[in-house]
Amino acid sequence: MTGLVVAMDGPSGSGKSSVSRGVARALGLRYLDTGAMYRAMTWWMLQQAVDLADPAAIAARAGEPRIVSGTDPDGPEIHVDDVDVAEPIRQSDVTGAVSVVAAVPEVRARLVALQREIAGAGDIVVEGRDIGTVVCPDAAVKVYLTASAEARAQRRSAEVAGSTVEAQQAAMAKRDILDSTRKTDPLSMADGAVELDTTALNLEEVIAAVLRLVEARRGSEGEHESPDGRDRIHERT
Ligand SMILES: Nc1ncnc2c1ncn2[C@@H]1O[C@H](COP(=O)(O)OP(=O)(O)O)[C@@H](O)[C@H]1O
Ligand SMILES: Nc1ccn([C@H]2C[C@H](O)[C@@H](COP(=O)(O)OP(=O)(O)O)O2)c(=O)n1
Repeated sequence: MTGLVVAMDGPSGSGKSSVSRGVARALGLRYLDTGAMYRAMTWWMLQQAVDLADPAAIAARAGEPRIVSGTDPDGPEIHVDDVDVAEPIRQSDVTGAVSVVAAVPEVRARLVALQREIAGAGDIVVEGRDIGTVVCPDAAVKVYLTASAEARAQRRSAEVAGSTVEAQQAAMAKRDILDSTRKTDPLSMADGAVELDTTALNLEEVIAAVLRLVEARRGSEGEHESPDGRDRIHERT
């Protein structure tokens, strides 16, 4: 399947980044982290002391930063105006502000255009919140990862030194609401997406399930009729 696009959506801590990178590695595909692009835009807005309480102020500056994303699943890179921001975009100031910046239509229009440019050639796993619905609606494989709020908070708190599961769960719940209720491109499941609940699965099991889904899709494009991805993925997990 040349030009394969795998769209991976879901809320924070559902496993999008780890699963997407694993799938891209296994299949020799590129990888794009669109959340990192929204974080990079937010980092730049904070650096420029843009008033984030004013959507018009954010919109007015959204065209300025030059955001360049790498697509290597083994070492995803992200630069803003030639500054490597891979680390600072994960800091709590950016995490706390990113949903507000990502809700501004001018920000989304700019970043979606960039994402489509990168994904255009295909052979890529693209992860985010609106990939199957907006960025790559024609993706051959669309996955919507979920996990219980507790599991997601536990995974995140294991990553962040000194954080408690309760604090993570509260912060994630706040971000989930902002990401799901924004007017433009809210977090929602795309038509044709396969929902995969990862609460009780480990990373390897989730990656294997997505690889089976790709396989099923390839099979259904061949000579013989085969069941759709949803049936096959549930059969075997
Ligand atoms: N199925 C899983 N089981 C256990 N831990 C997982 C699973 N999927 C992801 N993780 C871990 O949870 C954390 C968050 O995963 P990540 O891929 O960053 O999620 P997202 O991109 O959806 O926010 C990472 O430390 C990752 O290793
Ligand atoms: N395609 C996307 C990707 C991310 N976002 C927003 C929503 C998220 O709160 C932030 C950060 O995304 P990221 O995937 O890095 O978030 P996590 O920390 O993995 O939850 O960006 C978006 O609006 N659209």
